[in-house]
Amino acid sequence: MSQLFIGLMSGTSLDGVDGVLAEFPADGHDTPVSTVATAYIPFPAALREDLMALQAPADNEIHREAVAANLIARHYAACVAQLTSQSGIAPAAICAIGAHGQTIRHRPEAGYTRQINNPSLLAELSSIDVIADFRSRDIAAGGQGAPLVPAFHQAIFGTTAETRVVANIGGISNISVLDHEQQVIGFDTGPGNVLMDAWVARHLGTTFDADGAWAAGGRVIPSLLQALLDEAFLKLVPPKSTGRDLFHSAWLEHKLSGFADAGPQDVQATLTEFTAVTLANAIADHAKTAKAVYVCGGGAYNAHLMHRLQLALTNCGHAAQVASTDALGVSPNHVEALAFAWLAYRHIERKAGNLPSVTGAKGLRILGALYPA
Ligand SMILES: Nc1ncnc2c1ncn2[C@@H]1O[C@H](COP(=O)(O)OP(=O)(O)OP(=O)(O)O)[C@@H](O)[C@H]1O
Ligand SMILES: CC(=O)N[C@H]1[C@@H]2OC[C@@H](O2)[C@@H](O)[C@@H]1O[C@H](C)C(=O)O
Repeated sequence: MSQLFIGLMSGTSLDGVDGVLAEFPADGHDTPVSTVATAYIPFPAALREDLMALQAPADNEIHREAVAANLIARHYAACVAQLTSQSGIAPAAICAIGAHGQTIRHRPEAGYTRQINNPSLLAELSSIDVIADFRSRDIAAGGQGAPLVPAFHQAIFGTTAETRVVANIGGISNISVLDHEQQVIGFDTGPGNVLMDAWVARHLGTTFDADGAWAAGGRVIPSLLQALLDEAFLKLVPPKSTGRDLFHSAWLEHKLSGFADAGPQDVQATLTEFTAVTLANAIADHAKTAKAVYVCGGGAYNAHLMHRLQLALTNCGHAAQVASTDALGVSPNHVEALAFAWLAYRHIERKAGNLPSVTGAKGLRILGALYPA
C-alpha cells in the first residue's frame, strides 16, 4: 500500500501554480516516489499584478493581501480538481495537500516570512486535508526558512556514486550540494529568472525570453556584469536566502544608472550571464568535487542560460557537466511541487522537513500546520 499526496507550488516568478499528485511509500521511507498526475494553472494578469504590488510596502495591505490569498486558494483548488479528474482518484483517497502559498515578503532577519494563501478555504473547496505555512517553524528555530528543497533533493537525488549539485532556477536560484560524505549544503545563489523576466516584459511585452533566444542575440557588457556582481548578498557566507525583497526592478534600475546607452538586448544578455555566473561561482566555491549539475525550475528550459552556465563553470576551472533533472527521471517543472508533496508527507509522518545545515535552524523541525478537510 502507498500513500497519495498533492504538492502545490507557486514561486517567485508569479506565473502560476504547479501541482503534482504523487505516491509515497506507506512505511514512511523517502523512496520510491512516483508521479501520478501533474497540472499547471497560470495566474490571470490581474492577479499577477496584485501579487507584484504586494511585494513592496503600500496602502491597505491587509485587505489586499487577504483578497489575493483567497484568489490563490481558488487557483490552488482548480489545480487540485485538475489532478483528481485527470487521475480519476477521489479526494477521499488523498492523504493531504502540501500548499506552499505565494511569498510576498521574506524577512528572516526580522523573524518572519509570509506565504499568502487561505488554507481553510482550500480545505473547504477540495475536501482534502491541507498542510501550509512550511517556513515559519524553521524561522522560529532560528533558521532562514529557505531554501527547503535541499532536504527533498537529498532524499530523492542523493547517491553514493558521485557528488552532485541540484540547481533550481526559478525566479530566484538555489543550489543543493549532495555529497554523501558531508552534510548537505544549500542556499540561494541570487536571481534566477526574475530580472530577465522583468527586462523582457518591459522591452518585448512578453512574460519571459523563450529559450533565451533574445539574450543569445545580444552581447554581454563586462562593466555592467561587474556592477551587478557587486552586491553584498552574493558575498555572504551561507546560510542565506533572498527574494524579490532584494532583487526587484529598483535594484536593477540602480545598477543600470550609468549604462543609459546600453542596448536592451545586450542588457538581457548580461542579466542572463549574471544568473549563470552567480550560480557557477556558488558551485565552484561550495561543490568543488561535483561531477554533475542537474538543473530544475523554469530556467532549465532556457537553452542559452544552460549553455552559459556550462561555459561559466568551465571558466571557473570546474569540471562538472550541466544537465536537467530529466536525466534523473523528474521533469524540471515538477521538482518543486513534488518537494511540497514530500514535505506534506513528512508532516503526516511526524518527521522533520528542514535541514539545519542548510537553513541554520537550531535543530530538525516538523514543518507546516494542518487544516483538516
Ligand atoms: N522555454 C523557456 N525559456 C526561457 N525561460 C523559461 C522557459 N520556460 C520557463 N522559463 C522561465 O522559468 C520561469 C518559471 O520558473 P519556475 O516555475 O521554476 O518559477 P517559480 O516556481 O516561480 O520559482 P521559485 O519559487 O524557485 O523562484 C519563467 O518565469 C521563465 O522565466
Ligand atoms: C521565501 C521563498 O519563497 N523562497 C523561495 C524562492 O524561490 C527559490 C528560492 O527563493 C528558495 O529559497 C525558495 O523556494 C524553494 C522552493 C525552497 O524553499 O527551497
